[in-house]
Amino acid sequence: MTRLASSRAPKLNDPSLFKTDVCYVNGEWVKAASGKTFEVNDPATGDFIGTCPEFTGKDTENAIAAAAAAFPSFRTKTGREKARLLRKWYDLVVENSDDLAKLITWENGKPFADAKGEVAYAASFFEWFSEEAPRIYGDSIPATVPGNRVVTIKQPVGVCGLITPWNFPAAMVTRKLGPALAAGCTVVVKTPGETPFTALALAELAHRAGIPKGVVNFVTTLKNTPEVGETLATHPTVRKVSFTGSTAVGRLLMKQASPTLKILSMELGGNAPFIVFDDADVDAAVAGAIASKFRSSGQTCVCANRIYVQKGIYDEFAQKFAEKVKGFKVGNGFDEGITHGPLIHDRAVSKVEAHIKDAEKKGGKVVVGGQKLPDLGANFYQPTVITGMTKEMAIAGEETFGPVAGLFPFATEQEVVDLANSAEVGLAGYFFSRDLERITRVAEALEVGMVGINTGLISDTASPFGGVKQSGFGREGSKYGIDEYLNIKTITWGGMNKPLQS
Ligand SMILES: NC(=O)c1ccc[n+]([C@@H]2O[C@H](COP(=O)([O-])OP(=O)(O)OC[C@H]3O[C@@H](n4cnc5c(N)ncnc54)[C@H](O)[C@@H]3O)[C@@H](O)[C@H]2O)c1
Ligand SMILES: O=CCCC(=O)O
Repeated sequence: MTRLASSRAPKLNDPSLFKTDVCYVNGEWVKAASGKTFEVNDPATGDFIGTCPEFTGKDTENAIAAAAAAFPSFRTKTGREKARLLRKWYDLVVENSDDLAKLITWENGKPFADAKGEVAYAASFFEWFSEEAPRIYGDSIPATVPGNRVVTIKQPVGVCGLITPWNFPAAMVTRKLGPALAAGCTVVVKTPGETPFTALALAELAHRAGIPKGVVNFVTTLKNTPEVGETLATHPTVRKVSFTGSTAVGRLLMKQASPTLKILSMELGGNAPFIVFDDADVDAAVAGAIASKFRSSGQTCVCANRIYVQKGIYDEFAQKFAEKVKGFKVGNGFDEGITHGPLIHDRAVSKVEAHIKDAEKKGGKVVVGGQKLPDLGANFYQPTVITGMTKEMAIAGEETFGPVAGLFPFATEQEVVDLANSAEVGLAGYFFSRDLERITRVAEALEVGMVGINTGLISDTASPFGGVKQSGFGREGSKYGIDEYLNIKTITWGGMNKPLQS
């Protein structure tokens, strides 16, 4: 039976960007060999959006074969040629930004203005790496062996498997695709089952941009996710896997990839400390904490998860922070004035509830929120503020990935740095202070890949993005991002010390 999308389905300026029942392999729109599909639903309403092919490992092997067949030719493209292709793709993403943002809000739930922001962010990775593509330089190295001459060149690693999460349906894909293509790699992208349609629209734009067939392939799956993931992580043709998602899945992929010794990039979970010292500008710290904690309803890997406030300003900060949260407008991301949308699914809501219950049981006080919003829909939850947090509570040790702000009091710099560093993960960390010496000490002491000082927003195409500890390894964006897709080859010439011929 054909199911129709709900009456709240957004009207696209270009409806052909909405691809249902098909994936993009070898330059063509194809179905799963089995003909099976899975349903995607709007997290705000629960309404049906559309269906996507339920790819298997075997279907994925076809995509890998297409990428492998395209590689010998694509790797020989000049930097300038690859730059033009990425630039064209960038232009098309910008031209179609309204439609892409509608797809993001529809399948992810974030407010339309945030979705527009995500599209601009996503496009910027194509622009940035179109500029990096012609600038892949090697070195000329003074050899220690007499008569030898040594140079290095950088070459694309080969076929890459790219696995991305639902929280940024466009930007997490382009942050990998931009550098991969700039380097000359060919790819198979496995999009998340929750948000495949934005990525498929990007595939359509790749086609229109003239990206050669087989260079980018997009596969979708929900039920077969472990099988498709394993195929990408174990297939001998795939030379690299770049993964963004949870630490648990990152660990599994790493294990699966070890027999074939694949190159890996792992952008994994966070549990960001956000520290406000007594000497901070409290209003600025409140604004920074709001921006960091509640971006995408708390569903970003760099969201503040543990907000540590020094005792001298704790009450003032808590009161001002709570006031701001009370001003949020939660609702359907397509509605006017909405500041925060739904969570992605019921499992996310359950985790939020469990973290709040745990904090309350251990003495925390919910001062704002703390309830589901069933009138809005099953996945809506009130933005929540809890005071009196302690290190025994679940939020201290695990990212909530939802709109819950726990405020932990602390006394000293040493104490808070120890608390911040007690996490197994280390992606982002933030602090607010006006003491220059403290700023240097604390920035250097935090065990994270990214530090925000007097700001709650650190994401920027130009800045290296990535973590340490169990937040993974590798850097995306920036001048370093392309290195993840390049091998250095050393070329040594011998016998170059003969005298000039007379
Ligand atoms: N460090 C970063 O840059 C970054 C960015 C966004 C999200 N994240 C992290 O991602 C997590 C939230 O995203 P999520 O819930 O989608 O994570 P997830 O690990 O469940 O899913 C991420 C991707 O992996 C796929 N996947 C799931 N199980 C798999 C398996 N067995 N084999 C192969 N692939 C599999 C999913 O379909 C999705 O495409 C959070 O921990 C968040 O911090 C990290
Ligand atoms: O969720 C993680 C990525 C978001 C970002 O790039 O800021």
